[in-house]
Amino acid sequence: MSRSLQFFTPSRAPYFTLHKLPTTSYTRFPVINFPSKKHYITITKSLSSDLDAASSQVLDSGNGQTGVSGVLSADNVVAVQSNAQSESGAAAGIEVDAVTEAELKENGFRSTRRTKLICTIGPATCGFEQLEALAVGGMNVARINMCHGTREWHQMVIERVRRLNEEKGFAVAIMMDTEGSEIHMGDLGGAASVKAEDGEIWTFSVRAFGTPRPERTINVNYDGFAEDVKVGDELLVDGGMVRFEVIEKIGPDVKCRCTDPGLLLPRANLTFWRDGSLVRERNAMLPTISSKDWLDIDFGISEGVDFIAISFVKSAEVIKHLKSYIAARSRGSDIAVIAKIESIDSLKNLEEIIQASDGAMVARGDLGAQIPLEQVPSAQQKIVQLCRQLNKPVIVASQLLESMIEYPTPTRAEVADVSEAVRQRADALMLSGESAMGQYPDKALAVLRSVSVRIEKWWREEKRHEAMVLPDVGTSFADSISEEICNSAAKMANNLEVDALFVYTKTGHMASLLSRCRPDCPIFAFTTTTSVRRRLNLQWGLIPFRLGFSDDMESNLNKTFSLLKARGMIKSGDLVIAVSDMLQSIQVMNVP
Ligand SMILES: Nc1ncnc2c1ncn2[C@@H]1O[C@H](COP(=O)(O)OP(=O)(O)O)[C@@H](O)[C@H]1O
Ligand SMILES: C=C(OP(=O)(O)O)C(=O)O
Ligand SMILES: [K+]
Ligand SMILES: [Mg+2]
Repeated sequence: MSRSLQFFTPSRAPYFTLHKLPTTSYTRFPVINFPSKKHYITITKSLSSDLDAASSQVLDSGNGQTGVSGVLSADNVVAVQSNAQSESGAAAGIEVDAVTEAELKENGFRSTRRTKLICTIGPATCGFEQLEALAVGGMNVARINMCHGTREWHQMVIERVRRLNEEKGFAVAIMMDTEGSEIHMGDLGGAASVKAEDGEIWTFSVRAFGTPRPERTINVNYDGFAEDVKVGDELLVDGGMVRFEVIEKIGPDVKCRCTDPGLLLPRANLTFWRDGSLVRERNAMLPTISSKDWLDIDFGISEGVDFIAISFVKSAEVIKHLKSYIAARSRGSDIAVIAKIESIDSLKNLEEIIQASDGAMVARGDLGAQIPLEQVPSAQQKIVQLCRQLNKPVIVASQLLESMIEYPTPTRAEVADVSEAVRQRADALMLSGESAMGQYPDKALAVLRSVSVRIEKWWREEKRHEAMVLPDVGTSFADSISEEICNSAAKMANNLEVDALFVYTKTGHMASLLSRCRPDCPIFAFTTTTSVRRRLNLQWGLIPFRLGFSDDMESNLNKTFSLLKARGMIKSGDLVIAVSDMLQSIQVMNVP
């Protein structure tokens, strides 16, 4: 029998720790001659029996210290890291991906990235290797946009991300983003784009055109379009990337003259403006969730996606309705609902929408088409702050690195924009076209990563011990206790300069309360299910691990210490503060 086990050798640490049980001593063996970080090695039959002996020894120890396996060959030392994907110890060990592990080992706790990264998956990134490259590059959440692609295509992407998680130990979550029923153009009969030139006359119509599409015609998805617009209105494509002026209405056809030339992209969003403000006629009555969206939502539920982002949310009611629909349809699994703030109505009803949701997205693309561009930055700041106050994760999205769709380096202005979102301490940043169809998806992700780490560090130094003025969010006495514990633990962690906060949480709630405090040290969040682990991957500062644990905190801590020590992720003497939602206490201790 031969088996392949993936293992990882820390490039700076010359040793791999083999945890020898039942004694509590640790033996360090040198790791020899591995040219690169990542290897697959085949365990031969004789080695394999050694492995079995080593791992069964660990598994049988009975004191919860499980999941580490090592192999000693006759003349050399071969170290094998046991993790989610190895056969031995998977059930009883601890699950974390190799990238997080490497970051912790190589850079230490303090310099791990706290801001989470979301990549929209599209033609440029849907291959398995491309998805893996994004995961290795730090993608925490993969977003699929139901505006584009077929259901089969989305299913394929979901299946690949799942496989990546299973085979490589990642916890990449999946976010499905609905199309929504705002006004948009048709799909241009298969063309990737068409150019509209200055002064050209184009026809926008609710008529469906056959193929080939007649020149300079655009199908519009909204039946009331021709009735709602007036001659003299300004028609904006994608919030102003191309502009037209309405010059004539003939039945279902609206003739427009191009005033700002540019590229029309398939299914681009359309808004019309009169006297400097957005026109909201009957289109304001369009349902937030269209009949196609409901089918997509059913698809998302059956696929077990982790997040559903709802486009063009207008009120809290639609979120409540969707949440009860999901609760009824997906027994047990809970899919988090993210409200996209991208319309005037969503700004008006902001607080109640965020309160009803499990998180929010500052969807600056469409938001910038509905309010004047210069109002977007202050709206962003307000949404980010409100989300943190209400303890909801918040995503800053769209055009963060737009120029990187075509160029390998971002503009200075883009870097400043990313920095500002990080400085505002948003939970997550999102790539759209940069990762979906751009030429440099990995480079764009690398820019988000390096800017995040740099600005986080700078901000920690600048704003040490920032006053935490967070309003109470608990609705029950038990919740209030959890909240006080987390606030105090985070404050203690800053004052005592601890290395890490540990939180043992079944639902993830305690972890989110700690994340909300934005402490200086990283938060190791231990949770029992892979779905909660994936969901926590959206939240600021959380390093989610899957770990089986009990109500006995003493044994949980011992188990965690030995597992993490064995993998070189913590060491004796590290200072840790631990909280849990089973035991309402704060423990401060040095790793034994
Ligand atoms: N599933 C997909 N299939 C094809 N193209 C896609 C897909 N997802 C995204 N794209 C491309 O990436 C661009 C940026 O993605 P995104 O910002 O999510 O959409 P939109 O531009 O419609 O708001 C889209 O305009 C589209 O060209
Ligand atoms: C994220 C956004 O939504 P979408 O890409 O679906 O238009 C946006 O409008 O900024
Ligand atoms: K969408
Ligand atoms: Mg949008």
